[in-house]
Amino acid sequence: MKNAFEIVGGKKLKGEITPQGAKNEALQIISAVLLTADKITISNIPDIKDVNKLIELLGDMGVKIERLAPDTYTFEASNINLDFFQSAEFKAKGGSLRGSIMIVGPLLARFGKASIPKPGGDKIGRRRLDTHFLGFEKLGARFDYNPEDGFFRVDASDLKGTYILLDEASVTGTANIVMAAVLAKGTTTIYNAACEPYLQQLCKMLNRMGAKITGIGSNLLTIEGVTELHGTEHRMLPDMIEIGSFIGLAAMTGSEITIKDVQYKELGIIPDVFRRLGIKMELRGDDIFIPSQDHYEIETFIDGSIMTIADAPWPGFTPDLLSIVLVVAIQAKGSVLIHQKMFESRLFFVDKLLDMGAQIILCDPHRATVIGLDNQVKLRGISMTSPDIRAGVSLLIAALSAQGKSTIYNIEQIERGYQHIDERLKALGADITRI
Ligand SMILES: CC(=O)N[C@H]1[C@@H](OP(=O)(O)OP(=O)(O)OC[C@H]2O[C@@H](n3ccc(=O)[nH]c3=O)[C@H](O)[C@@H]2O)O[C@H](CO)[C@@H](O)[C@@H]1O
Ligand SMILES: C=C(OP(=O)(O)O)C(=O)O
Repeated sequence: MKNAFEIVGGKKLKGEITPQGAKNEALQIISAVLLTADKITISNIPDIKDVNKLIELLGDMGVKIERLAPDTYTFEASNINLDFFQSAEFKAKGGSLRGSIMIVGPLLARFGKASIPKPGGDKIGRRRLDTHFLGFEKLGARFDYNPEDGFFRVDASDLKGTYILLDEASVTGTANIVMAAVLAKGTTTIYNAACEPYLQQLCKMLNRMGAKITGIGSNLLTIEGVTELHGTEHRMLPDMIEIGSFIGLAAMTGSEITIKDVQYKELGIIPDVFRRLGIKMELRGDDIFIPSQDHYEIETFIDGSIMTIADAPWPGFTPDLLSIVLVVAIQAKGSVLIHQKMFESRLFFVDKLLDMGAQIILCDPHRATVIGLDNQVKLRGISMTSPDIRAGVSLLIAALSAQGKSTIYNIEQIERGYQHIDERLKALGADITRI
């Protein structure tokens, strides 16, 4: 199996690129089809490993699935095979992606029970699921974790609306609890809710299905339970993490790139963070145009001190773009402190960037200082392995900017979240081969 990219770097790229539908939204939205026996049509679904695995999992449990177009599917969860959840197949497939955790809320709400093997996902530090299960318990579910078989189980004869103060603003946790609460008796209030565009999209879709959710986009959601939901249609937003990755790619390779149809108003603080690195961009209609820039200078804070870029729950800066910001800073003028507050092991990939010639000090597992090279010295190509999805794309961007040949192994990580990335980058002029 071809599981590596060979990249000859140092070329300027040029052209237009259209972002795929949002991965993290897709994982929520596709899980939500389990809430109704009616047909749901979803479009702009990205053709990526994680999403395809979730779709396959739904098919295995009896959801009728039809692919109407490459990015459009219908789902009909009218006949779910509850025995499937006891199978060895479910244990293997259910645990292979993190997004599968979000089938628990809908299954609990509709069938009164659900189980899920400890989920997979990136090796980026501890990733607890307490928020999900504390929320289900508040709604009246019993929770059990069996370390021997590695299964989390919840069951409830009745879910009852209540006040829930989440212990942290967990993205998938909020989605899961919202999906359980829409069919609970009475009113649920979720405070300290996450409010990423993924969740806003989920709540809007649920309302179109007949749910009664208010407070969408805030950290206080009120959900009046209903007895039944019905079918609807939904279109995924463009993937904001892909958009940020392409902004970084353009800057780091000095390329002129237009990112098409970005739904700019949904990008929150993302464009501003890249602007603070000195990257120029123009909004043309709903496209982002990034001119070719050989130099970009990181701003300082108003008092002249070195800028920090840190992650935070929405509307703060998403942790999923910090690795990309870090890489782009390597060829900027100036210095920046990257502070990854949420995940403990997401910055270790800087070792590879050091091998390529970057000036970075890893201060501790959460913080790295990047001293920009201002394109005075180019990175050099090396062989490396991608540890997680975002580090993988960051290394790919570094390799495209570097002199010489790089090989990136374990590209499966990248392909969890970036659709046909080699083909799309080739269309911009990148020299990238799958080996
Ligand atoms: C499938 C999916 O949608 N995955 C995304 C989702 O993962 P996921 O929903 O799994 O991540 P969570 O939001 O639960 O938490 C992510 C990490 O941040 C920490 N945390 C979270 C909230 C908070 O207020 N303080 C805090 O420290 C958690 O302890 C955890 O270590 O959200 C993450 C945070 O945006 C993203 O990186 C993932 O890409
Ligand atoms: C960490 C990520 O994904 P997951 O939560 O699926 O591991 C990500 O999308 O950056």
